[in-house]
Amino acid sequence: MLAVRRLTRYTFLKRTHPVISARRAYRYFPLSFTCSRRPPLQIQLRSKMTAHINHKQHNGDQDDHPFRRTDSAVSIMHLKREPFKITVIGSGNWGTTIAKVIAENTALHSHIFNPEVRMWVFDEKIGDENLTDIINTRHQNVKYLPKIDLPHNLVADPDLLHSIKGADILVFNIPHQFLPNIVKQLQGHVAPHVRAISCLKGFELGSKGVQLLSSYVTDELGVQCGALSGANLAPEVAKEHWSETTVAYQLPKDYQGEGKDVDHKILKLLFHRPYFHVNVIDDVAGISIAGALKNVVALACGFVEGMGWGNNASAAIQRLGLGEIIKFGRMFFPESKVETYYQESAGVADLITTCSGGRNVKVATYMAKTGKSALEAEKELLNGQSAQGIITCKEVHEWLQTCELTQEYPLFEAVYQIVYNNVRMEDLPEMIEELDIEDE
Ligand SMILES: NC(=O)c1ccc[n+]([C@@H]2O[C@H](COP(=O)([O-])OP(=O)(O)OC[C@H]3O[C@@H](n4cnc5c(N)ncnc54)[C@H](O)[C@@H]3O)[C@@H](O)[C@H]2O)c1
Ligand SMILES: O=P(O)(O)OC[C@H](O)CO
Repeated sequence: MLAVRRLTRYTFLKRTHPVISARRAYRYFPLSFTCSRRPPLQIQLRSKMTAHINHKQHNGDQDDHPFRRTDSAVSIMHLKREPFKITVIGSGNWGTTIAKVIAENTALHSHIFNPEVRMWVFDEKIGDENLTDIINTRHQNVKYLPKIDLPHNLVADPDLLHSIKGADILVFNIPHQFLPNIVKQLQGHVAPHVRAISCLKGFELGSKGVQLLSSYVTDELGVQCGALSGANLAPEVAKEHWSETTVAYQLPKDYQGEGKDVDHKILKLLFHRPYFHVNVIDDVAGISIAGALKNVVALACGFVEGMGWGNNASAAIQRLGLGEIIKFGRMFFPESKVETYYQESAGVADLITTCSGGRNVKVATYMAKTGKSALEAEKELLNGQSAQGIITCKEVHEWLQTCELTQEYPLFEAVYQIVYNNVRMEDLPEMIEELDIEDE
């Protein structure tokens, strides 16, 4: 039955979008859109399109996206509780961008979400003004996301505990080295019904070994935590250039039911925008591992770029890197799914975008060109932002060393040795060479 419905949707969309694939046709509409008690799908779609065109003509709307998945989903969503209140913890380059995305959606879906979104700011002075005050009066984060207008329903708050008061969904979005300190301050202040999403990329290495950041949040705060990760360079998303992302979330044991609790539909409504297409899946481990480790691969691509070795060499690094990412996932997080790495935005697409234009690649290129250390390069280039690969390659090395497995991951190990032990970048090809010859 399901297959028939999908086919119908596909057939219809084929007429309006001749080049659409079956998978994309299915993803254009949430499954719940095709309830059997509703009018036939084609009539629903036609009337929706007519309404949309009328709305555009009436409002002079410049936006020319004919299909809005979130609008379709929201029209059938009845909440059986108070609207969800959201707090974003973090206000850096990605933190502010995601807060903007969320605030746009909470304003649009005010029967599902409380329109006001709080954004915790690690406050600092910009001249003689507080960054928080600048965000709340000029509605721009002039330091971490300059020249981007922020919605007025996004409220910056320098007080961490005040910012989370009454929140139902916490969206963590800070450089991951700061997470333990934040979580420590939150302990005892987060109710068990609260749900969380981690947008961080990295691992936590502690007494439990290598841990996903979502699992760390769950363990330390006692709340269910999913993840958001994808091919998402923040400046492009902030300018509303089209991209995709992946959200992963598993329903907790105390899930309260549809319309009462956070689930895939709610998360889609929260994050999906016409310029930011969201696919929601279960594989939290897969998207988190891919997101963390691609930053290490990006450093290697930066070395290649800085050394002037060209695109072939960069592609070789990405090929090897993808292999090590998948191997790491299968070895230490067997619950992760291999297909996530190549089917989801959080997988190979994020690897490609980060290795093309991310901050990690910029820092490593600068290291190669100037001979400066990773931390010097980060400080000089990023104006307070973080290249997460620098810390992640150390976490990965320490974990692999504990497991006596460093030789199984030659690329990750080479990056660590170059960044922390002054090993020459020129030696990279030799360090990652796959030798088939056995010694006599
Ligand atoms: N920027 C991107 O394009 C992007 C895209 C996807 C994912 N991510 C991931 O999102 C996470 C957050 O990245 P970002 O770009 O928002 O951060 P960022 O690199 O812009 O870091 C700056 C932020 O860190 C804060 N900060 C500095 N010192 C702090 C401290 N001691 N405690 C708490 N906060 C402190 C600053 O106030 C600022 O808000 C990272 O894990 C990153 O990998 C980033
Ligand atoms: O700029 P980077 O290297 O931190 O990468 C940013 C994002 O993770 C890309 O999805």
